[in-house]
Amino acid sequence: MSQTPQAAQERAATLRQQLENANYHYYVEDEPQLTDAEYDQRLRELQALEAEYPELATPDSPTMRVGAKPDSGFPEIEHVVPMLSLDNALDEEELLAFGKRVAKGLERDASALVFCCEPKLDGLAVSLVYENGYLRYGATRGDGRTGEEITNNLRTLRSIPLKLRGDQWPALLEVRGEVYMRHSGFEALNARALENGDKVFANPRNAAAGSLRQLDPAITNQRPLEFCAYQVARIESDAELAATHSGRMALLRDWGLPTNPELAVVEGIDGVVDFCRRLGEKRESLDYDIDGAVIKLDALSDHNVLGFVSRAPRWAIAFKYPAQEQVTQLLDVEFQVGRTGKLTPVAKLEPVQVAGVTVSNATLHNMDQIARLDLRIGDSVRIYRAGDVIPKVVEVVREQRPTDGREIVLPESCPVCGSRVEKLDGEVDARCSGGLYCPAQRKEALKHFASRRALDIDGLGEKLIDLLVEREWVETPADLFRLEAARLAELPRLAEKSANNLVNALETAKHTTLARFIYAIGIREVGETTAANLARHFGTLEALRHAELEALEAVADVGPVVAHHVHTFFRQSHNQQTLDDLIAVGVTWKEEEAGERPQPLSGQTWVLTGSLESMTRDDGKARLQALGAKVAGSVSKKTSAVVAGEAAGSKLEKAMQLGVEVIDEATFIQRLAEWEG
Ligand SMILES: NC(=O)c1ccc[n+]([C@@H]2O[C@H](COP(=O)([O-])OP(=O)(O)OC[C@H]3O[C@@H](n4cnc5c(N)ncnc54)[C@H](O)[C@@H]3O)[C@@H](O)[C@H]2O)c1
Ligand SMILES: [Zn+2]
Repeated sequence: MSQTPQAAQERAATLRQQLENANYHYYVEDEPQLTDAEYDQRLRELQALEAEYPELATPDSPTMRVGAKPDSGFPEIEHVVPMLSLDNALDEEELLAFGKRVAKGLERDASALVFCCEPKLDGLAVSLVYENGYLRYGATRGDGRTGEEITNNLRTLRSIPLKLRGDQWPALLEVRGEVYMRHSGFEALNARALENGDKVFANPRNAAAGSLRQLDPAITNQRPLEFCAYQVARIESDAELAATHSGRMALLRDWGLPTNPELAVVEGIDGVVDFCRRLGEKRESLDYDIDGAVIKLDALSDHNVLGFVSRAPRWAIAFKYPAQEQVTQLLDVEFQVGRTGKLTPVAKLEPVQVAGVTVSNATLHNMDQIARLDLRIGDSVRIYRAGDVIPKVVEVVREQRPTDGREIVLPESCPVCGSRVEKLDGEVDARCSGGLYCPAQRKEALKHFASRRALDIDGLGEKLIDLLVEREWVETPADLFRLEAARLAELPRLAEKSANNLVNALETAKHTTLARFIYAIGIREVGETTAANLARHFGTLEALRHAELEALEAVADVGPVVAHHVHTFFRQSHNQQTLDDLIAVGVTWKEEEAGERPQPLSGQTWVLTGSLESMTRDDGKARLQALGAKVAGSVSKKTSAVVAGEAAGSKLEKAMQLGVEVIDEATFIQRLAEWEG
């Protein structure tokens, strides 16, 4: 180092201030402002400066301390044994240096040392204290000496036993471990947040930290948090206890405290290097984030010999893997149109390596998320990518904002079909209004068109529709009626007989009712009931096609939103064209509607939550509406029943709290079948 003491002093002061700041945002706000790599680099630079100029080292330097003093509204608690950090090794060379260091300290041969290796979970550290087998309290690390007492929140984690298993407990046990969130839980939590128009979490660590440090334990209870033990900090027992770290981990497991299944005991530093390589290869396939491997000398007697430096033990080290967050530039935003017409903004990025994979796209979820991030094209953005998680834009690096950043605007027309894009107030998603006309929505639209409650085309299943669209034999629903049996018979798995049957079924389906036809053309939010009401009200398609907004709003059950959707649909010339084509190929109906169907659910309000396997949520909604039920978006005391699909979240909990009837998908299907006759 060639700096003068003066320059070194100034640099050290700058680094300290940056690190203090970063600590505050990372530990207190759960909103990091630097990447971990940037943070680590600054910390190392400061360490190097302080090593070169020892007079610069101050007792309050970030190199001497861990974390940040909490300021969160939780009671403070002093740690009897401080919760330290870990030194880290950024490559194999540094691992070997660690091996040499401990061998020297212990005056032993490096190849004879035994190490216990485990993944370094990327969550947040907590300490649990058990007295006579019962959980007495739990706390965060805080600044290592003082943490936050968060016992009530920790009690909500199913993986933390409130009472230890068995009966051979120690009189006192203090165990350290990591609270973390699995990728699956993280994605489900974000999906729920998106559905409710809430903030999405940047990465599982932030989600875990933000969830655990909630002042209301009821919120923590709804978050998919898990605990994994990694260290015994204090133990008092009459029984003979294991003399190795791995032995103590086994004891913890016996007492019902989860430890990591990847934990392994290896011999020599070569064994360590091997473990780190293998775990690194496995990292992508794990369902949780790890930022490294933690290597500890296995014999506890060695820990006592080596002891601690100011902020970390000498008998352990963290081997770091490539960061899962990187900064890159946002080149553009494109909008993808999903099968249901939903527009999803996708960030086009300057390609960047993130944890071993090149990333050039990341999801931005929706326009609200773009607004929350305050994102502009040209910005430097921090992105997160891990295993099976879709890469995400975490935040904008404000200091690097260019002066000519471009605003991101929702396109007015669908990038696929050119139809108008609609985003209604209060809705999070923007959608293409093209429906039947939009190629992105073609398959779904055709499936809906052919479905039992629409034109009921017998023998035209989902697979066949996929095939017809992929071969470009069918673009619009009118094309269906132009299919010839001879040509259909060319399709794999479609025998001549079935081809003939399908053509006959299409012929039969041409004769329908106006209500079915209106339902079939797939106007947004026009379910069976609304379609039937529209048909009854207007009597003819001509009248409906030209109806003004006020006239539409006069129809039973049609509010301003649905009226708007119907109006928009019929104002687009390509939709008019589709209707004309259908009529031209011979689709007809009796103008006079037959009597009403029975409506066993009239007066009831239902809520659908979670995802259904056998139908889309819209279908479920349409079928309920056809039976006379109202379908609401949120649960209240007035709710008659809630259908809970896979990964149902807050609505399900609300229903249970209010004592509203909850049925699963199987029961739902069974009841629908009964009611529909
Ligand atoms: N981005 C930022 O602004 C910012 C700010 C502060 C800290 N950080 C990050 O945090 C790190 C420093 O934080 P730190 O002091 O918590 O150190 P650390 O995260 O490098 O190591 C200590 C922590 O490792 C965890 N851990 C996971 N598995 C473990 C195991 N098997 N055994 C022991 N510990 C295990 C514990 O939570 C423990 O507190 C930095 O490397 C940096 O990446 C980032
Ligand atoms: Zn479209």
